[in-house]
Amino acid sequence: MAVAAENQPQEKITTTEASAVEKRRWTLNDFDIGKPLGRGKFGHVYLAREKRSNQIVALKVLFKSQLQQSQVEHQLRREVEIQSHLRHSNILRLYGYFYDQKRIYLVLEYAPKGELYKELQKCKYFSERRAATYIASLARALIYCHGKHVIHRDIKPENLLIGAQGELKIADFGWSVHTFNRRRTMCGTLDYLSPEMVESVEHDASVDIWSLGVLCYEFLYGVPPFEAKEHSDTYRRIMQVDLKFPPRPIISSTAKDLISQMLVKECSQRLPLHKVLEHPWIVQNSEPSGVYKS
Ligand SMILES: Nc1ncnc2c1ncn2[C@@H]1O[C@H](COP(=O)(O)OP(=O)(O)OP(=O)(O)O)[C@@H](O)[C@H]1O
Repeated sequence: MAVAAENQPQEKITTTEASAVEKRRWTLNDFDIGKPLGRGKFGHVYLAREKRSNQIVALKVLFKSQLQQSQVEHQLRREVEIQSHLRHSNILRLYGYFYDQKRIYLVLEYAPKGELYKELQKCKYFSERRAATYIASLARALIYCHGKHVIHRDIKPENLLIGAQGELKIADFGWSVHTFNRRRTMCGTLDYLSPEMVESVEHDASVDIWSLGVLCYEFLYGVPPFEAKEHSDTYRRIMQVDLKFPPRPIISSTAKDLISQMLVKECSQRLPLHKVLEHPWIVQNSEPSGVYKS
């Protein structure tokens, strides 16, 4: 796709599914544009309807000039390639993309219930039932990703949307990688970085287990576990795995046990995701339907 300039070579997407998406060759005329859903760093997101199918989608409009300025064309290309190949009920679908001279348009699944972090802000923290349901859904989605050699690397509340039934959707694959190798890059947001990513040493899919542990803590306590005023303190707390459980809200010891088993410095010792699903806290608290209904 021509993310940078029109004359740049196009990267080939190889699978049959992707070529089916490409064959559609949408243009803006194929969509009725509705209300704005929000804005991000590089553009706006609108509710839209694909005219032929009548399907409601979210259309993300990105300005090439801004992407170029911030040198994130590569990141976007990777995000599009990875996300368009994933099919899981807890992963936001990317149906395809098109572009004109100035903009790139991403055709995304619409998540009617909006952003998870807003829900978390509203509630301050989630009940154990709600948190366990979300963590189980995310564990399943990550097992699926890892099975396809995709590491997300940036799991956090801001990257999660809520679907029509209340199901979680991983929405942002900007930092994800498709890999058979261990990686060395520094990426992700500070609070959710694992010790090996803070140190920029090699890392693998178990970075997502660490982030799931951070997320579980934040769902239950309303703040991430290694939060500090200064970045340097957050780094230090991550490196030391300085994990403390405040007395309030009162959280079950099984929940704390699961968090402690995910937030382990040695990445090979973190609880594997299929074991997360078998953990007593998940088994006892998560909704079997995988959907939390308030
Ligand atoms: N598929 C979607 N369904 C419903 N709302 C969406 C969807 N995608 C984005 N939004 C809304 O639009 C807002 C902007 O989304 P966008 O992905 O551009 O930016 P962001 O991820 O919030 O920020 P950044 O640009 O830093 O990545 C989101 O915060 C969300 O409220």
